[in-house]
Amino acid sequence: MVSVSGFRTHTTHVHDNNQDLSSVQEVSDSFTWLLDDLPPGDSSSVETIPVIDLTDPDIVNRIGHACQTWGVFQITGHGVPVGLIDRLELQGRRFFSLPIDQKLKAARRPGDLSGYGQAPILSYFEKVMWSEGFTMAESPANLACQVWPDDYTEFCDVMEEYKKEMKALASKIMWLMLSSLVICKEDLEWSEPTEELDGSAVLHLNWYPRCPDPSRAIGMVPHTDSTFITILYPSSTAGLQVLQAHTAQAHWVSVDRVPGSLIINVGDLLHILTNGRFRSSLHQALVNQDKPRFSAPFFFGPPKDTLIGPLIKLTDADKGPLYRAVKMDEYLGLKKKHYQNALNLLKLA
Ligand SMILES: O=C(O)CCC(=O)C(=O)O
Ligand SMILES: [Fe+2]
Repeated sequence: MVSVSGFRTHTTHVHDNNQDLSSVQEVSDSFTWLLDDLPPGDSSSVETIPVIDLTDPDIVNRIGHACQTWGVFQITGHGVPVGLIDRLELQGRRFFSLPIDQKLKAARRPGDLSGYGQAPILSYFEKVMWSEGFTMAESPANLACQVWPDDYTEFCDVMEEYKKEMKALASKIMWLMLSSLVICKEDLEWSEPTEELDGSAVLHLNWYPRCPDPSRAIGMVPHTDSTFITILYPSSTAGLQVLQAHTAQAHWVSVDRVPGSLIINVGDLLHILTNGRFRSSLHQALVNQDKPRFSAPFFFGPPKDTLIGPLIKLTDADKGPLYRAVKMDEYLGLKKKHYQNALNLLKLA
């Protein structure tokens, strides 16, 4: 397993970092990460993650192959209106460009998933990432009306519309992924055998302010996403890197986004559901010296109270299930406490 060294600790850190990063001139110690045992970055690599058109006649095989190798791929032909994506980015930028005191009116409260602040995974580390985020597990109206008492409906309307679009797309992609393993609707006991898969949906916005010294800071530490799949809108600014881990020499590959595409990541719960056939992908976000970066991941997972374990059809007679079943909330708790070791902790002997 790849780890971020020097900061491994079992204490949960409460960060009170309410600094306005856009005005910071120097990367202080609390932002300086030593990523010394990570595989080397590979900016000269000509490799790219798979690009798959959703209208490709061979879509099921192509998606299945991408999930079993990279665990991440770009999709084109997804049908999400460009205008909606533009409005999402516009509203996201509108939010993050507010003064810090105004954003803090929507601050994430202890124990909540929704709200403004640093990514929850950060509690594992002593250091702070060069980013801020806004998580929306349910309707953002309650939070947004604190920020813009007279003018929050436009923000909320766009977020709701985008989320609805993402949920339908996530369901479609999940079925394509599962079809490649000959899993059908009847095999998922927790979802109605309808077109739209039952599940939980969380929209998150990331903002990476310009950084005076990108070599010392990191926007988002290497991590795998926790739910079934993530649909990421990475915006046009570079920064996302994924670990190519399916060949002997693991290395980071910068994602060169095909205009208009969205990025799909396999998350840990899908890794468990497929008994390790699909691999959750390790990725990180770098920061830029000359411009800020926006990104918007949509996390799609199982219904809250559903136990997710390896599908019986995917457990081999000799090996059986590789992981014990877990509910999403329990898994998110494990991830917060054990970071990238969470998946290992569920491994059956
Ligand atoms: O900003 C990015 O490109 C990646 C963000 C990410 O991985 C996340 O929010 O989980
Ligand atoms: Fe992620």
